[in-house]
Amino acid sequence: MYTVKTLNNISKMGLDLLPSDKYTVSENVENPDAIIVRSANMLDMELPSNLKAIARAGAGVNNIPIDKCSEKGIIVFNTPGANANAVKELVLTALFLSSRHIYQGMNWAKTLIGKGDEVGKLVEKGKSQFEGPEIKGKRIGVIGLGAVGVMVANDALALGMDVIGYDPFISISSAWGLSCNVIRASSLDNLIATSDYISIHIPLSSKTKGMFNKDKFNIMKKGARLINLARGELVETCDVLEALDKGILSCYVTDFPCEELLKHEGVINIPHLGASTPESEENCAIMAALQVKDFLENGTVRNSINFPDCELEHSGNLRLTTVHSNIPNMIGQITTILAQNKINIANMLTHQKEELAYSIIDIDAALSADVVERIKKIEGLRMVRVLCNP
Ligand SMILES: NC(=O)c1ccc[n+]([C@@H]2O[C@H](COP(=O)([O-])OP(=O)(O)OC[C@H]3O[C@@H](n4cnc5c(N)ncnc54)[C@H](O)[C@@H]3O)[C@@H](O)[C@H]2O)c1
Ligand SMILES: O=C(O)[C@H](O)COP(=O)(O)O
Repeated sequence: MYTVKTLNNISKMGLDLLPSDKYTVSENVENPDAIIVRSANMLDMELPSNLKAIARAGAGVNNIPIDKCSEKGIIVFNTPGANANAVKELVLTALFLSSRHIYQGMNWAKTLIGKGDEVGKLVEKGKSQFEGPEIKGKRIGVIGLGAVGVMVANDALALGMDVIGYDPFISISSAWGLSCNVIRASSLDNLIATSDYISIHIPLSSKTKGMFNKDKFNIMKKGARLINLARGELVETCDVLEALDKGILSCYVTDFPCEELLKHEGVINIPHLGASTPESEENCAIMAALQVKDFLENGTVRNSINFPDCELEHSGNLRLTTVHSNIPNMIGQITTILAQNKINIANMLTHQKEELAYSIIDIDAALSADVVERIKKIEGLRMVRVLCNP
């Protein structure tokens, strides 16, 4: 029996994929084998002693202590692309909101309640204050061309915009999906200096925190509009407010409000709704649950942040999975212990990612607790599991 703790509301469509004869799934599980989480902050959480896997039902993993997990041999998954369409649709909404003063105009229209027959006349008289430009023919700079950025760039082209993109780490699959009409920015500053609209789609990390600061605002086109549905901390709050006050920026749309941003007229604050559609909540939960299930039951790794992808067809009757430091002689020591105990290896696979390696070893014999204990004691070994092959 496996236990899975949920730290946020996770769509039932996903959790139902963990059958009740094999899984206890609840927000109240004490020492779970796995955690499924959305945006709950786990950074200061004490990691349960039984924990083997954390699945982020979503994209951003800045709420998860990745390094601490890697040290303990705990896998961290996310669900790449599962909520990208929802975010893209909100970015397109943000583009129009930032341009056409729709939301300010709607608020103003409400002030006409009580004016009776005069409303129509007052609307025609007052509407000119909410005039705003069309996006067609304007340039949008898309920073980060991953699952969301590629969709935003392609759809902005379809809306008649001139699109420039920046992503020094673009993946092959994103490059395949990106329209060849997207201009490749020679640098981030070149994108920022030439765009009328800028949309940010990069992860928050120690390298990207505060990336949008005074220096960047100072090179922007006067009156540019900035859309940030990625993470609040990518943009320095005091600098964005100053850029709005100086008229460098004419609008800032964010999915991550804070007290200071809420008070400023030039900011459109959305309450973190990027992924809040039934479709993406289901997609993310399904992907997270299936990844956790396949890892707990078969040792398969797909879409992990800290582990290498690893998948092996079953052979033999038992499966040993090991997480260990990516240093010489780890596999040698493990297989030596197996050989000393006359255990034959039916098949095996080992893959590495940065400082960590993961191995799946299928064996033909029984494994005594003593052998497992000896393997666990190898220096650099972070996690050992024994699974029954189907
Ligand atoms: N508001 C929401 O509800 C919501 C929903 C989904 C994602 N997000 C945020 O958006 C981010 C992007 O989501 P995604 O699904 O497209 O992720 P992704 O991993 O598919 O894409 C991220 C892209 O950013 C690029 N990148 C990384 N560092 C960069 C840098 N310094 N400069 C330029 N490009 C850089 C990567 O190469 C990658 O292509 C997530 O990390 C998350 O923080 C927010
Ligand atoms: O990174 C993400 O996937 C988004 O920020 C969505 O967060 P949520 O799952 O809490 O809505």
